[in-house]
Amino acid sequence: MSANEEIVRLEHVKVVHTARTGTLFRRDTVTAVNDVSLTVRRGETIGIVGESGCGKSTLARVMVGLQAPTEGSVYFRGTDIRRRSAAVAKTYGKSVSVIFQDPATALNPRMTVHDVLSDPLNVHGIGSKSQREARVFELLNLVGLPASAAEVVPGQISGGQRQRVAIARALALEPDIIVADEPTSALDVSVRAQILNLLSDVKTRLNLGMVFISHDIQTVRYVSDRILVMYFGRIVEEGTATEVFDHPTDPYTRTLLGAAPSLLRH
Ligand SMILES: Nc1ncnc2c1ncn2[C@@H]1O[C@H](COP(=O)(O)OP(=O)(O)OP(=O)(O)O)[C@@H](O)[C@H]1O
Repeated sequence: MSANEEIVRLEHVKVVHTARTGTLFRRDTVTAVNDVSLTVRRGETIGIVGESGCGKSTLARVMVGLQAPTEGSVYFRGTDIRRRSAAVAKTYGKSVSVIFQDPATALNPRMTVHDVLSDPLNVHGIGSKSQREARVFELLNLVGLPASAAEVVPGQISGGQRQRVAIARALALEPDIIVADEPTSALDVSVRAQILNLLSDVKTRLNLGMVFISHDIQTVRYVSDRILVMYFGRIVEEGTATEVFDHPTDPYTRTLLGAAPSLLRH
């Protein structure tokens, strides 16, 4: 499997939502994503940055197959996912994993960490029972949690530890890429850098592709090889961290840079 193998490609994706403010009689629409094209490859971290409401989460949902585009196409390993077979759909689900902002709501509060991690293995029928057991502890080790963490429920551990569990779950099926939507925003300032370092570390060790989404351009710079700046649903700037930071071409990028909060601030 080559380092820069294409996993997911979006071409001219547009997503129009029916606005939450609309009534039965007035159906307002919001264009959350507008003509976005991008390619996610193994071994590369793409950072997507933009202010709240610019369409980042909608774009993330398209990439992981939770949201169908209104227009445009999504390709998984070169196959248009609208034409995928059941087998391709299953592989897509395994290959593209997601981490959400708030581990408190992303994890079932009644399941032990052990069950959270073994659930995807059971659902996908991976390995024998003893292999699945071993995999649970391998995953805990991968994200820096002790084996004893398997016995607790999410409410018994800290926010940072819960996000480690969410990362372990995202890694359970050996994905090719991880889409991380604001993975540090709900965490205490003191643990944000640890979680960023963990994500960078697993990405390098496992040669994953990563899509890192944040409203904080400094956080995005910290982890990304390539940065895409999103504004009102469109990608207005794209380049390496150096290009975007040293030679921003779009006025909005300059505004973001001017207002850039630090990594460790709210
Ligand atoms: N399911 C939905 N129904 C209606 N409108 C939606 C829906 N999801 C998102 N929107 C709207 O689409 C726009 C983009 O939202 P989205 O959540 O994708 O942006 P975002 O950049 O991730 O913002 P945030 O960080 O606040 O979640 C917003 O105007 C939002 O209100």
